[in-house]
Amino acid sequence: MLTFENVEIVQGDFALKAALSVPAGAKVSVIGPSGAGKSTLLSALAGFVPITAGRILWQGRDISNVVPAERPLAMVFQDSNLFPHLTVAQNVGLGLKPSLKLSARETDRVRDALARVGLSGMGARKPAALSGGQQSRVALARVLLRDKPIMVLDEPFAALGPALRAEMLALMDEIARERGLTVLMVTHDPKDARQLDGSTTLVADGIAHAPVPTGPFLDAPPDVLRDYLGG
Ligand SMILES: Nc1ncnc2c1ncn2[C@@H]1O[C@H](COP(=O)(O)OP(=O)(O)OP(=O)(O)O)[C@@H](O)[C@H]1O
Repeated sequence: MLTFENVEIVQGDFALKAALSVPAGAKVSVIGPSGAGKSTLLSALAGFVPITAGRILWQGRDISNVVPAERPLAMVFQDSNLFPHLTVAQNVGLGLKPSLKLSARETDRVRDALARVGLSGMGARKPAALSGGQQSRVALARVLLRDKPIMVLDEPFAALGPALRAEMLALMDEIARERGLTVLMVTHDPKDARQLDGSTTLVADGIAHAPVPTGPFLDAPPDVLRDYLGG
């Protein structure tokens, strides 16, 4: 269980409260109007933004003061965050060791992770020699290698067209299910949330609400989401 226990986050004039729990293995879409604090919530979980009150717990352990690298989560960013001067295998290997001095066993793990995301034989390429969809696959391979129980995605695969994005979400979902990962995904697109088919946390008016089942929530969305959902 991931718990935000009476958490408050303050950034300048902006304040967000979160009192909610996410069961281990759950898939949660995070939606809300622009500027409502979706990224702020996930940044606090990741340890990039301090919390000013409350505690964040994972499986009963207080992780509020744990340094980001040691928190139980791996992040997928909007633009895949690949280093252009490194090969695909090196970009993935960074998830294991920042020094990139990998043992034979670690090199095998990189190869296996690339195979799992459909990139066998592409380890020696530079990111520029991959399509957008393939670059997203590299980002997923990196998450696989970090071997953390929570996967956090902030508008993932945003640069991809709808069909490719749906394909990447399906791959992400498959991997999450195989590993029993807990998923938190910020999205602007209700289709993404419906595809993830779990629960949804509404972030609006300074509050991150407890997750509720996504289908019924999107069938009758609150007024605050009308513009955001486009109608
Ligand atoms: N470093 C900062 N200092 C002060 N205020 C900040 C900082 N970063 C973000 N904010 C403010 O915090 C609020 C929430 O921002 P956040 O990026 O979390 O929103 P969001 O819901 O993810 O928005 P979007 O959907 O547009 O990405 C905004 O009002 C923003 O202006």
